[in-house]
Amino acid sequence: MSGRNKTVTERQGTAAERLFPRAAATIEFVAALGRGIGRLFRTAYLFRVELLLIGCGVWVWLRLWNWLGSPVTAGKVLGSILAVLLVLRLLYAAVGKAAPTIGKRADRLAGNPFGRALLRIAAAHTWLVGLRTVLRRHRVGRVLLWAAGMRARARVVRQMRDGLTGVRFENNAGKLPRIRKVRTTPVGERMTLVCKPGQSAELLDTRAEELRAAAKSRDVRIVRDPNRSDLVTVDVVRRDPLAATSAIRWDGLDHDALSMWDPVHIGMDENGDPVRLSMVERQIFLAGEPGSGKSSGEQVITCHAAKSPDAELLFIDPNRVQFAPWADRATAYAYADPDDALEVLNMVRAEGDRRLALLEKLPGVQRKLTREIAEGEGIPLWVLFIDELAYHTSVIGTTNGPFAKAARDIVSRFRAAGIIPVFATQRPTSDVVPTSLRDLFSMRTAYRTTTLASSDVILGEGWARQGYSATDIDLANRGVSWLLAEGALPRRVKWAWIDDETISDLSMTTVRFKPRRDPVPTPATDDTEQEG
Ligand SMILES: Nc1ncnc2c1ncn2[C@@H]1O[C@H](COP(=O)(O)OP(=O)(O)OP(=O)(O)O)[C@@H](O)[C@H]1O
Repeated sequence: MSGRNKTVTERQGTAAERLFPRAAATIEFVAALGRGIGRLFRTAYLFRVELLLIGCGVWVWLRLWNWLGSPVTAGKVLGSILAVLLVLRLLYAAVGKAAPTIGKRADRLAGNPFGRALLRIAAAHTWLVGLRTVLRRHRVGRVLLWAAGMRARARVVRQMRDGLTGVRFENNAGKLPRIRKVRTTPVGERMTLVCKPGQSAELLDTRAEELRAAAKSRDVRIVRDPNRSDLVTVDVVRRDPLAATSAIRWDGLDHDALSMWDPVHIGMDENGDPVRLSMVERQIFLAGEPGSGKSSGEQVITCHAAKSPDAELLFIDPNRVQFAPWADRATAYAYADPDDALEVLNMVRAEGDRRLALLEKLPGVQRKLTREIAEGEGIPLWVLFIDELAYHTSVIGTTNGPFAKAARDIVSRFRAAGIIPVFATQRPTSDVVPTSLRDLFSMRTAYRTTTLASSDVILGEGWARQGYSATDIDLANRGVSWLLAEGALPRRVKWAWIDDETISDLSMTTVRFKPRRDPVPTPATDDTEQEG
């Protein structure tokens, strides 16, 4: 009964409403009108880009009407122009998807006129993709790209709002995170969200899959700002710009000689920019499934080192085939024999100790080998390549064996002594590669892996969940990897490709760059291995 009475009391309204019913009704009407107009404006604001485009269309139609004298003819002309633009847009998208397949069948397609036309269209598409990279480098170009991305940005804002509403992400006050900034990126769009009290990047991360579906995208990557925990970067990934790229040319080929003290050109990132890594005082770990491109990546670093008169190369190559051409350029070379491999590591340790002792004796405080000291004292940088690290740490050795211990010692102690470790393996789990060794690498690169866990094992815990997973690397697109080096976020990189002929050629022509010093005994010098 009391509930019923209460309802009746509510319907009677406030005292003011009872006293001035007409005024109250007018106020209510104005408030409802205001709310309606507000909602209309908010919706119109969300669709502002589309409304602007419709406005432009109407303006063009009016101009055409004026010019042609008939509204119907003007409509037909405008409709035809829009239809052509739409067909071109669809063609662009379709060719983008088919480009890798067309590229692979180029030889067969070149044989007939239809195939040749297809190849020409694919070439035009590649040119247009390249044009975006060129435009990005100039201010006017950036403005054009910004204008071209307006509709996509407006759409992603709506999608994200719908997605957040759909998963009931409002806090207790009914507020969604504020979308502070949206910009177009080579892979899609990047938004910055400001969390309201009760919300966090971690909470948002649990909804990543729903948001990915709401944005109709390949993926979303959610990362908390390291300085302000309420700021969240959401990368909406719609395309893979590296998918359609053909082999990347290594620009070290343009130089007669290089220096290991200078950054190594390793390939191209998603923005189409060259990626250069400084290897001095660093260590790099390459891992991924068989055939994903690790050895080819190592070859890029090898070629740079080989063309550097200030670098010596040392190899441990259980496969016997990957680095065999470099045997003459190398200071030391070991194949699968565990004693030979250990001897190379011990040689590196002895050299590292010698250098540290030398640094200690130099005047002043010398914390590391610098370019000046190296040039003054005639000390070359040593680049130590170990391919298939797991062979020595799990197949014929153990993760606690002398090889693993020596490798760990080199990575941890000789950074300042000008020793650069470049290690590669297929699957760096703790039973194969000791975690104490893996965690020491300042640069890691994850080629394609089959599981999220393997991807995390290479890059570090949690990256795969945030969308940086090596499982989403296309199987057919070899040489692509996630690189965690400078910067807070991993970068998707396609490594440069150096063909076997060039490698064979460089392995002979660069022998002249081998630093002249007292010959160091090479462990693997028996006749059988020299022949291999
Ligand atoms: N950067 C690249 N660009 C184009 N193709 C590449 C690239 N890297 C690798 N490939 C292709 O992938 C093939 C396998 O590469 P690679 O031998 O380097 O793989 P891997 O990961 O070292 O394999 P494994 O673990 O079996 O040694 C190469 O022969 C080449 O055809």
